[in-house]
Amino acid sequence: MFELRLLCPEDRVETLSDALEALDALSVSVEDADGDTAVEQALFGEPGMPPPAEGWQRSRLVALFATEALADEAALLLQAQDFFAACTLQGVSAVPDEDWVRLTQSQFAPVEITPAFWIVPTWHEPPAAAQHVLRLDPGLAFGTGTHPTTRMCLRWIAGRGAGGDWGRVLDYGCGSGILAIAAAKHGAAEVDAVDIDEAAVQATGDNARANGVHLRAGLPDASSGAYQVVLANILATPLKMLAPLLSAYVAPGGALVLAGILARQADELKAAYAPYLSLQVADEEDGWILMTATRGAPR
Ligand SMILES: C[S@@+](CC[C@H](N)C(=O)[O-])C[C@H]1O[C@@H](n2cnc3c(N)ncnc32)[C@H](O)[C@@H]1O
Repeated sequence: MFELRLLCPEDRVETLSDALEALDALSVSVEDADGDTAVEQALFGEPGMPPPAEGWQRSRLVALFATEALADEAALLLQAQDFFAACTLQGVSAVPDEDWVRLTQSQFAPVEITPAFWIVPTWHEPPAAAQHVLRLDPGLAFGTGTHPTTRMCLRWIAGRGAGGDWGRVLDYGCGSGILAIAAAKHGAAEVDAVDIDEAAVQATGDNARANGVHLRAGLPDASSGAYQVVLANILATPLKMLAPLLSAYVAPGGALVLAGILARQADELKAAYAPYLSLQVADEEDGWILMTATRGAPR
C-alpha cells in the first residue's frame, strides 16, 4: 500500500476527498494538521445535526492507494487542478506491512474505572487487584470504556457498588451493553438494555453472555414500567427529546443518570428535564459531564 499526504484548508476538504476517491483511493482520512499542538481545534458534532465543519482550518488528508503508480498519478492530477491552489502535497510513501491484528489489539489496553473495577479485552490478563472485571473487545457498537462519557457512567455504577439497592435497571442506548453488564456485575439482578441499533442489541446480548451475566436486550419498545436506575449515555439533543420518556421510567426513589453531554450544555438539559426531575452535574471529564437526578420517594 502507498499513502498520499496533502495539506489543505477546511473549504477544500470535501472537494479533495471526492477527487481522491474518484482517483481510486482505497480510503481517505482527514485529521487536524495541528493535532496534539497548542492550536489543535476540537470539533464536536451530533448525529442528525449538520456537521460543525467539513474539516479543520488546516486539515491533513491521507489517501491510501493499492500501488505507487496510482498514488503518483493522483498527486500529479490533483496538482494540476484550480481547486488545489491553496493546498500542499506532502508526499507519497510506502506503508510498511504490519501485523494489523496485533497493532489494533495493542491499542486497547485494560481500562481502570476504579482500582477494583476494570474493563479488560479478552487478549489481556485482568490485573490482580481487580474485583470486578468486565471482558469486552472493541466491536461495531459504541462502548469500550475508553470514552469519558462511558467512564463517568461506570464510575457512578461502581460508586453505587455491589451492596447498592439496584432494583430494576434500564440502560437506554446500550451500545456494546457495557453499562448494563457493569450494573449486573455490581449486583443488579434485573437489567433491561435497549438501543435503536439492531447491531448494538446483538452486541449487548453477545457481550452479556461472554461475561456470564443475564439481561434482556432489545429495541427501545422492550423497556417498560418503572426502574430504580435509568442510565442513558446518548447525546444532548436526543436526551432532551427523550426527557418525558426517560423521566417517566424512573421509579419513586430511583435515579436517572445521563451522559453524552458537554459542559456548556448543562443548562439546556436542566431546562428540558425541569418539568419532571431536577438534574445536577455529578461528574466531569475532558469537557463532558455526567448529570443525575433522583425522584423523591413517596411519603
Ligand atoms: C454513545 S453510545 C453509548 C453506548 C454505551 N451505553 C456507553 O455508555 O458506552 C449511544 C448509543 O445510543 C444509541 N441511541 C441513539 N439514539 C437513541 C435513541 N433515541 N433511543 C435509543 N438508543 C439510541 C446509539 O445507537 C448508541 O448505541
